[in-house]
Amino acid sequence: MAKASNFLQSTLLPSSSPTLRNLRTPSPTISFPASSRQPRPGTINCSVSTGETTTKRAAEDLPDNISWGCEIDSVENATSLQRWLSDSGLPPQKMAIDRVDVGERGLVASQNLRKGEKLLFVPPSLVISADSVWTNGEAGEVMKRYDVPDWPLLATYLISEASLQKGSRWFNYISALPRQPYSLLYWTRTELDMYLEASQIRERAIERITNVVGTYEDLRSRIFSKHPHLFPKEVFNDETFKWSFGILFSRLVRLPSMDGRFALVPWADMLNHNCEVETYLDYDKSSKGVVFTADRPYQPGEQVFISYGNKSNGELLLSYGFVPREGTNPSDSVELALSLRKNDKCYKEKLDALKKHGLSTPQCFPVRITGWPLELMAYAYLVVSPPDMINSFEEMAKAASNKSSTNKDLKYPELEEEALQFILDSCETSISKYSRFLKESGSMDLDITSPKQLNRKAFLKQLAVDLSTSERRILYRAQYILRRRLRDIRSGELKALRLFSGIRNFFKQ
Ligand SMILES: C[S@@+](CC[C@H](N)C(=O)[O-])C[C@H]1O[C@@H](n2cnc3c(N)ncnc32)[C@H](O)[C@@H]1O
Repeated sequence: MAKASNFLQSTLLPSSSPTLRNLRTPSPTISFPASSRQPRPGTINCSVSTGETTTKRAAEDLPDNISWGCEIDSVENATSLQRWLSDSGLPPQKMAIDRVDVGERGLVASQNLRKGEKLLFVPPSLVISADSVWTNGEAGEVMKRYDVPDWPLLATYLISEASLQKGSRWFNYISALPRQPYSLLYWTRTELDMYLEASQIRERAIERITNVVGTYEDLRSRIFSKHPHLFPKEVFNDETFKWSFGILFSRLVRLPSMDGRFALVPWADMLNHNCEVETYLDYDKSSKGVVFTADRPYQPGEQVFISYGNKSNGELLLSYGFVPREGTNPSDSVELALSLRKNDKCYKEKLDALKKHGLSTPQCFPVRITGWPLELMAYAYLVVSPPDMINSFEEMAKAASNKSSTNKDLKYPELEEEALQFILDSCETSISKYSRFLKESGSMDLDITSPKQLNRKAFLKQLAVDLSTSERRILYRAQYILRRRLRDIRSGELKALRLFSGIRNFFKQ
């Protein structure tokens, strides 16, 4: 979607709500299929549940006739959406919704599209934002009174409108949304532990699930429980919030030209992502609509793509539930965890310095195929620095936190070899975890371009294998660079040593 990487950077609720404050987007540096027409394993039709433990409850709680979207590849609902949108003011389009090879449903050129051509022109009246009018006006008033920030407000709005079915003006839109978005929010804890054991994305997914649950709990205790007639538990519960947050994570866009406002943009949100494309959704003031500019020509029948932002494969899996093909994502990165050594004589002093600058142990840093950030090097200097450098701990921790303007000058030649060796060791520990997982997962040859043919387990496993392979590939590259650098340092030292003994021998003669 638009450069939406900073989705949750804004505070979600007033500071009295710590869980909501924590609900944030992945750091900026860096669902699964059902068999055709069958509910997915662990899911129920017409509900949003998939959690193993909650399936039964959600099935009992939700009225059978609630429409919470459709099967993820339903073109029928998407076609009704298209019709409704054109009746509601969407100008004639040069693209149509169709079943596609990448992303199941997508927008396909219906005529020649020129490079540089503006497309879509979705008017603001068809965009859902925090300012949208609530069909249930009383519920909207209550939410506004509590000053609920955009994300939880939009999540609640979506559930409220979905529950009203045909009574909501968004009925056609909501009917075309996936009943169960592809998102790590729908992975159970067991699945996360089993499949994402090697990747730091596991932690991020657990944190995100916890925050979504926390956000719901916070809204429930502060607002819903006080107005049960407006927010009944059968409709506003943790399962429906998982659904609405899954929709927001995978479809909400940030529109830079609308003061960075977050919005759901029906029609535009049928566009799939391509890592090689560099065009984003934005509001166009001159045409007064949401547009994007084609960054290459398309022929009729070709799927048209946008960019969801410069995201790593892990971030794409976390929010959108897919992993791009290996080596195709120039923004790919892997989080490498570095830790202080437990037996360090200055463990406490170093930890204090880290904490002072908002860091911890372990601390993750993004590694890319092109290298790693200076912050990672600064952290490694801190880890390996001896007690007599205690006065430099503060400077190192500050540089590791990205708050230092002097980062570029942070050089400790006497520590460089040890720091690089420490990063190499951390890298190799991480590589061995990926290798163990990949070995255990066995060699699989599953075609996830048609995930409906696979059962849930095989599909999740394949996503995890793809993610692990791409993350390990980056670490292999880092390992190669580190080894080479260490070899150079060591051979340079050896040369200097030889030169020194040569000179000494010379003077002895
Ligand atoms: C904004 S929606 C795009 C429309 C979506 N395909 C649909 O049918 O509703 C984002 C979702 O599309 C799918 N998607 C987008 N780009 C993809 C890609 N390159 N590969 C696989 N799935 C993709 C993912 O399921 C993602 O969660």
